[in-house]
Amino acid sequence: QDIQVQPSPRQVNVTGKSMAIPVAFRLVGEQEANPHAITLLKQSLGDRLGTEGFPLYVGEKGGRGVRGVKRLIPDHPEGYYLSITDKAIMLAGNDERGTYYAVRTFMQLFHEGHLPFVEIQDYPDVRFRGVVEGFYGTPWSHEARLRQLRFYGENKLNTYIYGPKDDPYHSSPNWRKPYPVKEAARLAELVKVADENEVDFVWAIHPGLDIRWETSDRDSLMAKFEHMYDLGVRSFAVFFDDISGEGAKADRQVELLNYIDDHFVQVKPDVTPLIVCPTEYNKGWVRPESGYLATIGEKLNPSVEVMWTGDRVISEITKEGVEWIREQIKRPSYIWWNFPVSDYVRDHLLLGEVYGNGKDIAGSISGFVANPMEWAEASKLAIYCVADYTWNMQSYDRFRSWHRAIRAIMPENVEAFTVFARHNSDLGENVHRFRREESVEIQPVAERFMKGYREGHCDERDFLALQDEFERVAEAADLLLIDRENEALIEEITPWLHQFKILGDAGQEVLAMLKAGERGDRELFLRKYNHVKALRKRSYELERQFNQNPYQPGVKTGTTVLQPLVLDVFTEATERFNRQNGTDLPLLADYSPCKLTTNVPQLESLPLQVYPNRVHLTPLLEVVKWPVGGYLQLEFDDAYRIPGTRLNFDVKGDLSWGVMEVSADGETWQTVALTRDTRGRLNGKWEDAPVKFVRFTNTGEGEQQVYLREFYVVFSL
Ligand SMILES: CCCC(=O)N[C@H]1/C(=N/OC(=O)Nc2ccccc2)O[C@H](CO)[C@@H](O)[C@@H]1O
Repeated sequence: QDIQVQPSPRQVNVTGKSMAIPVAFRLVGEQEANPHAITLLKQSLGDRLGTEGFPLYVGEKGGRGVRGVKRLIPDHPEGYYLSITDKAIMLAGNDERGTYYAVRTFMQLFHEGHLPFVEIQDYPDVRFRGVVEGFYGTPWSHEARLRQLRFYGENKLNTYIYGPKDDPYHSSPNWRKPYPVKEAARLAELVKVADENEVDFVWAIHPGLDIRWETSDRDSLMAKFEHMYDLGVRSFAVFFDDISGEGAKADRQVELLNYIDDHFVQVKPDVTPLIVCPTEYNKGWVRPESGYLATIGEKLNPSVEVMWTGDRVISEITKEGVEWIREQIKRPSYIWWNFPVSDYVRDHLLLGEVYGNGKDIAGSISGFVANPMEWAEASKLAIYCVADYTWNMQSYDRFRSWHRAIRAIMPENVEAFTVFARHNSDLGENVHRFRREESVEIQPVAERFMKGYREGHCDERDFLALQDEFERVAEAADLLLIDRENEALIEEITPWLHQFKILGDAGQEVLAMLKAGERGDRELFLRKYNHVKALRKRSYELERQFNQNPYQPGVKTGTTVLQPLVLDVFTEATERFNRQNGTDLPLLADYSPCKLTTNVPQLESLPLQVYPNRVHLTPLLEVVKWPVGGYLQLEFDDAYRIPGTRLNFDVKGDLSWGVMEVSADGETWQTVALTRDTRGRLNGKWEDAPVKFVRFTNTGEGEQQVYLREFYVVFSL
C-alpha cells in the first residue's frame, strides 16, 4: 500500500511486503540516542518495548546501534534513515533531531496491525520551519500554545517564535522588565514542552517603539535575554517591524544586533542563530535611497537571520522575490509568511489551501514561518500544509495536503469540516488586497445557474446541485456544532458555524422561493420570503453578538460565492414576484447608508463597519502617510444630524494640520470644531442643519504620518 507519511518523505522505497507488528521489540541504542526520541518510542510502543524481541536500532550517526547504516544516513541537518526489514528496524538520525523525526515517521507506518518493509531516506528542504505567533489581537492561551507545540512535533516543524504584539513584556512598555513569576513559569513550561517536541522556542523582543540607542537600553535588552535564557530559552529574535522614527535607523539596529550576536549568541554554547525582523521587511516598502537593506547586507553579522514577508506585507513567496532579497541582504532570507493571519480581516476564517508559493525557493531561504490567526486550532489546517510544503517542496500537492490536514484535525467529521473549510477561505475585500480561492467547486455552477435564471430559464441540474450544496452546508454546521473530538476547535469556530447554518437554510429557502415563484404559488412564496427575512435578521444579530473586535467585528462566512448567490436569487425572485403580483416586497440588498471616498492611497479600499446609527472606518494597524490635501470623505444616502464624531490618529503632536467639515450638498462646507479628550482623541458634533457629507482634510504644510486607530461618525435622522 502507498505509505502515508506527513510530511511527505523525500525518498521512499517500498518492497510491497509487510509483517505483522512484532509482539515485542528489543530496543538497541537507548543510552546514546536522543532521549526525546526514546521517550516517544516508549509512549507509542508501550510495554512491547523491552530487552527481548524483534531488534529495533535507534540512534544518531556514529552511535553503536546504527553503525552499520552510517553511509545511508542523509548528510543534512535533521536528516534520517529508516528501514524496516524482516531482520530488524533501523531508526538512524544524522543528528538528534533526525533521530526524533525517524521515530515520528516510524509511528505513522503502523497500519492495520502491520508494518511495511520500507527504506526511507529523508531530510527537510528548509532549515527553520514553523510558526511565528506575531499577529495583532488576543494572544493564544497557554493551553493553546502547548497544543501547538505538540502539533509541531507531530508534523516535523522545528520553530515556534513567540512574538504576540499584545504581550507588554515582549513589546513596549515592559520589554525591559522580567516576566512576573506566573508568566515566567508558563514560559518555562512552554520551553520544556517545545524541547520534548524538538521545537526551538524562539523568544522575540519588540523594543522598537521606544528604544533609545544608548548603552542603558542595550544593557536592558541583554539583561532581558539573560532572564529568558535562565527560563530555558535558547533561541532569540529582535523585531523591528511596524515602527517609524528613531527605532527604524538601520545602522543603529545593526550595531545593537551585532552586539547581541557577539556578546550573547556567540558566547553561549547552545543558542541558535539570532533572528531579526527588519523595519523594511517587504519589497513594497524598500526605499533604495534609505540604504536600509544595504546596511543590513553589508554590516549585519552573517550569522544573523533576516526575516522577509515577500514582495508585499501579505504576499506569495516567489523564486524571483527571494533571489532579489538574497542579493540585498547578502544571505538567504528567513520568510515570515503572513498567512493564515487574519488580524486585518477578523470577521473571516482562513481555512483554505496553502498555495501560491514557489516550489523552487528552498535554495534561497533559511527559514519559513507562518503567522497564524488568533484562532489557534483553526490555524492548524494551514500550519499542517506549511509543514508539508517546507519539508518537501517538490512533492507538495496543495489539495492532497489540505485534505490530509482535515483528516488529521477532524478525523470523525472529515466530510463536514471539508464543506465548512471549502466555504470559509477567502478574506473578502481588504486593505492588503490579498485574496484566496473559495467555494471553487460550486462557483461555476452558481454562476451558470444565475446567468440562466436571469435570462428566464432555470437549469434543473444546476438547481439540484445548488440545493444539494446548501443542504450539505446546513448539515455540516449541525454535525460540527455537536462534535466533541476537538472541542477547542469547535469553541473557536462556533460563531461561524451558526452563521454557516443560517447560510445553508437561507440557500435552501431562496431556491424554494424561486420554485414557488415559477409555479405562481403566492402563499408558499410569501412563507419562504418571510423565512429568509427572518434568517437574514438572525444573521445580522449574530454579527452584532460575536467577535466584537474594534477592527472587523462580526462573523462572515461564504462571502465570495454562496452569500452573493443567496442575495442574487432572493432579489431576482422577489423582483419577479413584485412584477407579477403588483406587490412591493422590499429587497434585502445589503444597502449601506454611507460610502467612503478618499485620495489617501492607504485608505482607498478601507472597508466601513456600518451599524444602524454609526459608521466606523476600519482601523489600520499600520502607519498611514497622509499627504497635503489628502482627504477622507463619508457620503450618506440621506441628510442626517451628526450627534457625535470621533477620531484618534495616535499622534503626539497637535492636529492643527487637519480640519473636519460637513456639507449638505458637497459644495459648501462648514468646519466642525473638534475638542481633544484626555486620551488624545478628537471629538466633534454637528447639530445644525442635517448634512450628507463629512470629511477630514490635511490642510497643513506637509505629509503627516498617523495611526488610524479610530474614526467613527454617529448619525441620526
Ligand atoms: C516581518 C513581518 C512583520 C509583520 O508582518 N508585522 C505585522 C504586519 N504588518 O503589516 C503592516 O501592514 N504593517 C505596516 C504597514 C504600513 C506601515 C507600517 C506597518 O502585518 C501582519 C498582518 O496584519 C501582522 O500580523 C504583523 O504583526
